[in-house]
Amino acid sequence: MAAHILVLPGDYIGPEIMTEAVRVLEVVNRRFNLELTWEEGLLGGAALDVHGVPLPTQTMERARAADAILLGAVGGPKWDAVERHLRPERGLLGLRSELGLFGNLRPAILYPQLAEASSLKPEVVAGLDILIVRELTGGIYFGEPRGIRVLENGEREGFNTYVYNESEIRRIGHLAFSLARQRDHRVCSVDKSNVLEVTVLWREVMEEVARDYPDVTLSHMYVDNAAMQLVRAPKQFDVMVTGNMFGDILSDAAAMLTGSIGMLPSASLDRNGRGMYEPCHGSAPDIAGEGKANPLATILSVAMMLRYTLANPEAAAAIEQAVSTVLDQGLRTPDIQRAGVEAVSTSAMGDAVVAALRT
Ligand SMILES: NC(=O)c1ccc[n+]([C@@H]2O[C@H](COP(=O)([O-])OP(=O)(O)OC[C@H]3O[C@@H](n4cnc5c(N)ncnc54)[C@H](O)[C@@H]3O)[C@@H](O)[C@H]2O)c1
Ligand SMILES: CC(C)[C@H](C(=O)O)[C@@H](O)C(=O)O
Ligand SMILES: [Mg+2]
Repeated sequence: MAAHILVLPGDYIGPEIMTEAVRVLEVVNRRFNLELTWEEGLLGGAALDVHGVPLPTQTMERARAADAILLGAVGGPKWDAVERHLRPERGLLGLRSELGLFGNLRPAILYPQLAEASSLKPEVVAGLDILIVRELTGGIYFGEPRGIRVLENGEREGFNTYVYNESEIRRIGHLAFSLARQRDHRVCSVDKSNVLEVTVLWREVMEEVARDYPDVTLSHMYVDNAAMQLVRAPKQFDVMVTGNMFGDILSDAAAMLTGSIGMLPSASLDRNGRGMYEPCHGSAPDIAGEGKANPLATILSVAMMLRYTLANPEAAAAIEQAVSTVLDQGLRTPDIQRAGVEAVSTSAMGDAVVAALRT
């Protein structure tokens, strides 16, 4: 299927990891005759520097016209002092919201070769395969009112609103349950319904949705316990479904189970399966420009794009297999480095994945 992709490298390590992901895209495009085309655009700090806004109109228009979007990462200290509404992260949030990308899939899969790189004991994580389904366009990230106001006594007060309506909960619930059907048929809904009304409703609606999926088992867990269980016995989970902020936090925790946040890809889908694909990690300013960034999360995001939006599971599997091959070969960027073995650079890792795809 011919398709057009908007590539948004973003900031700091964003362009470094995206260079490798695009090389992988070039190879699969040829090998599988995919007829994919792509163009680059500006988002985040990179856009702010050129256009004065983190999400320029041109980027938004191209994003709407594209079949899929591939994103690196945005933000970093260079723009820490800019006004809140101009922060690079606002560009990313605007894109997710404007495109209705409510369904964020964050699969935490342990490649067996990386069992030693995980911060948990190998036996705790061996065979790990969790899918975190995070609601991405609602909750406390987008709730109104929000801001920082000055009280009568002159003290400042910051406030956000944690709000979900039934239809928002229902649509993320249906996505999670339908994905569970393709896996182990288990959904764990994560909330804080012992304290927050919004998640009392969340739990009720999840129960309603569950009635449409009698073959899928629903359980509930409070978010504090879920964070603990993720590092105690993560293999108990199949699909975890949760709201925007809890999902943000839990997915970074889950990332470390897989060896490194540099391994975790993501898909952000709208109701028609169109999507944006990006690593779960950020722009890693602390290692930018040093060739230390792990490009595999972004490369695996290309695989997710091929599977979920471009309907080419064969090409997706080829990329995942190539990643497995390079790990078998012992290649490791510094974040997943093994004691006594020299780490490889971002581009050397990209080279190896490209070579594995060609054979
Ligand atoms: N989707 C996104 O664009 C996104 C996601 C998260 C954070 N951010 C932004 O990124 C900036 C930095 O945030 P942060 O430092 O809290 O989180 P981060 O994910 O950028 O970095 C956290 C730690 O993980 C390491 N790391 C991240 N990605 C890596 C990779 N591919 N390979 C090796 N190591 C990697 C970093 O070096 C750092 O030590 C902030 O501006 C933040 O808002 C953007
Ligand atoms: C950069 C930020 C807005 C973003 C989020 O909080 O969603 C990031 O942390 C992520 O996980 O994609
Ligand atoms: Mg995050």
